[in-house]
Amino acid sequence: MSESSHRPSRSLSPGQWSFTRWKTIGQLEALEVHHPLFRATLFLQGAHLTQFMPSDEPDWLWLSKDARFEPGRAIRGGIPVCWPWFGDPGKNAPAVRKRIHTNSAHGFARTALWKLEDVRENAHEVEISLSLDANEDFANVWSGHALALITFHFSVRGCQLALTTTNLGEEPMAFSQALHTYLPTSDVTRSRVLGLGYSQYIDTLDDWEYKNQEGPVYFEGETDRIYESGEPLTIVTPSGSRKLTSVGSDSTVVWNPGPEKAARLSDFPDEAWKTMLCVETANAASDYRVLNTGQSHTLGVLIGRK
Ligand SMILES: O=P(O)(O)OC[C@H]1O[C@@H](O)[C@H](O)[C@@H](O)[C@@H]1O
Repeated sequence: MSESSHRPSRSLSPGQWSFTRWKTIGQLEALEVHHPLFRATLFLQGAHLTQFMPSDEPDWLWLSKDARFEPGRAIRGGIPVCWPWFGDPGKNAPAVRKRIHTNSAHGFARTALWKLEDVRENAHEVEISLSLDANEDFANVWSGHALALITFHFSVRGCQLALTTTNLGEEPMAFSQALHTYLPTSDVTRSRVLGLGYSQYIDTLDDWEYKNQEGPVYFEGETDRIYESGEPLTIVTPSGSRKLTSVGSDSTVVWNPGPEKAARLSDFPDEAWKTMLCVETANAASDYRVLNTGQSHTLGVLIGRK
């Protein structure tokens, strides 16, 4: 999945960064990348990417106009990192669920403060790494000790995320997760996802029934499905197409809230469901993972051109 044979050269000190700089947005600290070939915005809270924009192109990510940038509040849009569980704790496999001591969906990583590990830059690419040590500080919501390391690689060809989880605890650790990508569209009802045809999915809106997908996935009202597939996908919208290629994933979540859920969602304009869709690279439902002590697993996605 690597886009190039060389890595951008390392520059740990902000004074040495040519294209990356700190910026306070709302109440949060973010890194803004202003490279001649692309722009990106990455928040330390949640290791949350909210913008990736090759020069002279619109943003490849959807960000809610009502998004709020406040400590402890999930940002609506971009790519939330759902970790170390995906979705409703009660809907996770027992081995994942038994570690979770809260009703909150999508884990604590998306509102936790991550640590900047590395910035590498060159004339073609920028790579930024962040880490989160999930230790006893999170014991009130989760049992375990794990390190999450996420690397963002930006180039004119696309944006690549790799999230590596290492079990630092003394027992095997079960977890679920997702890179919850929000994509823009000019009209969701004329958009479709190709590459999931003939796979099985859980329809979470129909009593979590298993169903078979035939052909492309269209959005006809609220859609919330967990596909048992990690195959490459093409997302076709009237405003352009994207290709999503995953690693370490055998499940994909496809979500659009539709009009009624949109009206109930936080930080989400009532009409915004028409201009976004989520395709989430996941380890969800039966695709949860178990790591023995010291073992690692990498979940990754490359968002590229079609
Ligand atoms: O509002 P949240 O917690 O960001 O979740 C948004 C959506 O995230 C999706 O991944 C889920 O499948 C949906 O059920 C959920 O509504």
